[in-house]
Amino acid sequence: MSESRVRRAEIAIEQTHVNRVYVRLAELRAQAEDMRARGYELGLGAQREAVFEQASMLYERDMMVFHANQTLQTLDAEYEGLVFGRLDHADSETVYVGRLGVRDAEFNNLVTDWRAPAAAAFYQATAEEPMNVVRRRVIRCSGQSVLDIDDDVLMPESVPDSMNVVGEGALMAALGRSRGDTMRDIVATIQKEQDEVIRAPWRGVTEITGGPGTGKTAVALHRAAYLLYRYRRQLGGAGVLVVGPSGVFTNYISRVLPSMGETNVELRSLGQVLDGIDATRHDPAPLAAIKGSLRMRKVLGKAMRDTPPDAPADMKIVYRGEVLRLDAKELDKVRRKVHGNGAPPNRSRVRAAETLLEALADKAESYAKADGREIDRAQLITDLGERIDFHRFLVVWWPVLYPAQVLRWLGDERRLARAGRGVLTAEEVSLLAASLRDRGRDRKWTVADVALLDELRVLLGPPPKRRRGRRSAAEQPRDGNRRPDHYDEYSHVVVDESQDLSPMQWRMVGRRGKYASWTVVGDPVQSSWPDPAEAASARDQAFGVSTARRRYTLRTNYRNSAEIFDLAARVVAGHAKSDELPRAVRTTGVVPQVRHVEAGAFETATQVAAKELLDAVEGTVGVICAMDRVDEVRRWVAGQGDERLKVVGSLDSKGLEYDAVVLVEPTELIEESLTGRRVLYVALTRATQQLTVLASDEAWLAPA
Ligand SMILES: Nc1ncnc2c1ncn2[C@@H]1O[C@H](COP(=O)(O)OP(=O)(O)OP(=O)(O)O)[C@@H](O)[C@H]1O
Repeated sequence: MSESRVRRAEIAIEQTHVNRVYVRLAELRAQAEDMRARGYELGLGAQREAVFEQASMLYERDMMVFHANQTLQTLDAEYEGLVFGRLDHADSETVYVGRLGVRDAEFNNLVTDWRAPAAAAFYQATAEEPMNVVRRRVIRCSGQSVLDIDDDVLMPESVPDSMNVVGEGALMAALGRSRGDTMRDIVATIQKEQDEVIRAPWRGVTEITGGPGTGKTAVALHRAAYLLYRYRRQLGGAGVLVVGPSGVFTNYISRVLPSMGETNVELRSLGQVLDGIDATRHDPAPLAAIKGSLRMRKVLGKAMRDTPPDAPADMKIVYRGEVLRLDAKELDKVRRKVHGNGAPPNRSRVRAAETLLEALADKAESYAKADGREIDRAQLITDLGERIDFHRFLVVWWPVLYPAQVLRWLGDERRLARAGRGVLTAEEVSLLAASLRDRGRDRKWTVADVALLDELRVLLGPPPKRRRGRRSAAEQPRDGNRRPDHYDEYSHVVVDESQDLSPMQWRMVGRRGKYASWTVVGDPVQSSWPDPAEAASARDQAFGVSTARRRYTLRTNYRNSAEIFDLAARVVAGHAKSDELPRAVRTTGVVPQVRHVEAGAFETATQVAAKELLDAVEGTVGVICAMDRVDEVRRWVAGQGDERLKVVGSLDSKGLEYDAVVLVEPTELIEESLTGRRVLYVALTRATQQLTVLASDEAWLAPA
């Protein structure tokens, strides 16, 4: 039989099995619907029962509806090819591997979930250690149709005559495929070194390092899906948090976990970690370095203890015909005394009132003593404590403080200089104050500000809760997935592009995972943070109770063609050890183009290069430029009218990938960041197939 006929025959065999799986899936769906309907009926029936039975019937109803909904959610996930693998063992047993486990009515496995131990051989078996697998088959489907198959033979001596072997290189085929707007899962082609990381024990801290394109992000997300599957009881309830560098990035990876049936994972960018804020703007590098440094803890702590800008300068209150007066100095002393106990100001409001009353009583006593009188101190404190004018003074003198308000105060250079005395230089004070000044409603917070706001949230303490208008717990709508604001009990936290987190950002993320185990992904060579030692110690603090550490390094670059990666590696040659650079496995024969462009000619050159690449590739084309240029470059290419074309600033390009990339003026990328060459390296490693660099000079190529 010819190769293509064998292939067609084998595809037909797999199609028959896939059809069986989908028929069974429809049955399971109908059963889950039925269970949910019966659960609701039970709920209605409960109304007619005595209170005691009611409670237990309602509990049963909740459990039935909950389980039915979970099953339906899993069954309804948008699986891109539910069945993707098959193992033929030497003892003739066949195991199908898929995104979901499915059994027939007799409890025989039709598909084994890829995360189950029985599926591990699909990823771990090699020719040296075949784990009893004769043939490993990757099945590529679109919806319910089998498109193609690809086999690996691991025990050639055991292949029976009846067994056909088809094709070669499922991995290479997957890597060569064009890219869309969002990342795809890699369940069908996870490699052995990656599988080891995905299945690593869940406790403690698992660090994944590796160069660009080594699958760190893909592995971390598959690990989250694996952990939720294997340890659902321990991890599922408290939840998993995934933190990525930018909103563009979280959007890019947003489909991966749902495509594996996991919807209960919270994805947040660094600008979104604090509830209620969605920051996307980046500060210029020197400013980001100040805002991210641990020194800001001291500055913020001092700033919140300073007198609020609108607080009255002195206090006068009339008691029994006598004016009691506290001047600015005396009020200041009272304020310092209240802060002296170290409690957050929003939790010290009662203490502030008490201390102020004591100061007024002291004052009254001193007047009385001068006149040779005696006063009833306890009575004075009770009387004044009930007076409306005392409370009016108190709310402006010791107001409830909000993080945004306190951070905005620091736009006042003199106030910031006070808070930063001995910590910030004069130059840093004026840079920081200018950035925080006039940060009103229209001017948005930057990504680095978010960690400062979160720090202040904790330093200030929670504002008192409003009582009016609150609904009782019973009236609250039930929403199982909604977590309370500032939730800090995630059981597992994944941090991607961790090399760029500032110490203040580590503190912010660490707060969310006080009891968590961690998966931390990063590549030191791509780091844009200027003080790695400070960040490393903040990072260790963030891990809190998690002590066990394991570290994995991925060494194969699956993204870039070898031709593209060779060019990228040249720009960090002097900055990275050779074993820190991965090995690109795919060659395309297409070398990157480096074009010389005169200063005034970038607009046309960008348009031409973008058009060429859109014609050359099927998938996405990214135009990467300096952050400051993004709006301008967007205008340049607006006329192309092709949705596959995206313009992105250098810092936002982290973690993303495109079929082809136009890189505009590399020198500008180097100049805008404190660790310039590393940012350029990130940008140069975003393309899978083609790369065009437009440059007015050649200095960027020569390592400094
Ligand atoms: N085993 C695999 N099978 C198929 N594709 C893979 C595999 N491993 C990685 N890839 C693909 O390689 C590309 C790079 O992966 P990923 O983005 O996870 O790398 P990364 O190490 O996080 O890169 P960077 O640090 O540069 O952002 C992605 O398109 C991913 O799907």
